[in-house]
Amino acid sequence: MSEPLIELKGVCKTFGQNIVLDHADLTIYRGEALAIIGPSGTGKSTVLRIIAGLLAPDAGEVHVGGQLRKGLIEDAADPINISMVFQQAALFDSLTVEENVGFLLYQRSRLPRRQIRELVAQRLDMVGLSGISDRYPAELSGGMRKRVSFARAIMSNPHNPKDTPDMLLYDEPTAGLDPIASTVIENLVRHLNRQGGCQSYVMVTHQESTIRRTADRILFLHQGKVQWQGKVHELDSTDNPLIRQFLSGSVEGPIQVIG
Ligand SMILES: Nc1ncnc2c1ncn2[C@@H]1O[C@H](COP(=O)(O)OP(=O)(O)OP(=O)(O)O)[C@@H](O)[C@H]1O
Repeated sequence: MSEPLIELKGVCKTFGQNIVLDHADLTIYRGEALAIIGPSGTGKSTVLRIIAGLLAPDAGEVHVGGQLRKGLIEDAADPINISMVFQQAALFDSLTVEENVGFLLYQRSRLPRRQIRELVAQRLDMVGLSGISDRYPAELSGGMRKRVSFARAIMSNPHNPKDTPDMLLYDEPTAGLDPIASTVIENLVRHLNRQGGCQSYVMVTHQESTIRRTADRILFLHQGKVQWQGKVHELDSTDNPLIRQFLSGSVEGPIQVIG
């Protein structure tokens, strides 16, 4: 295995009475395509937010690029660049699609508007949404908004390689998309992983197609800890009862149905 990019050691997180992470340990290696799966409410998004430095654990250590992180991302920059694709599209309603996707380049780069427009058009093309640059988020479907937010997450300044994230965190990027739009995103995730750009990523998803198409390795999170890990093909051969129940969707088994 290559070097660890992210290590969580003994991480705990509680919201009120709700113990979400209970001394959780996990390691993500450079170049790896990892999926974190598990029942709803098990803490997958919480893990992503902790990795991104948006949320601090109550206890335990987070090592990023070999360094112990102190505080949040706003307190000190990490040695590696981590970018997150949120579950909610989180677009600015008053800005056009082009202004949303090119937002950081407009804010931080000195690239001419024409070049930013071209870069935005390329990214929109990659997510299968050509020709919508001048629309506003309210004029798009939920799935289209999600793909626009994806295009924004993969936008980088070609003159500044440091802009390219070392790790992308995907929080359910295909939830609510039709099967074809899901495949577009799944292929794109793989393409970005293989063709340079961002080679390491963590995918949180419930969609089986997305698990199987985008991940090499899987972590199964349940009751505050990683309960199972293995290669994607081992999902079908393991007799771990959590994995068997999760994939079959059975209400009988060790995973309690909530609600
Ligand atoms: N800011 C918060 N305040 C209070 N509770 C929270 C907060 N964030 C998350 N939680 C709770 O923590 C638990 C884990 O949430 P999280 O979103 O990480 O789960 P998840 O595994 O990603 O769920 P899903 O698969 O349904 O998206 C849930 O019970 C949720 O209600």
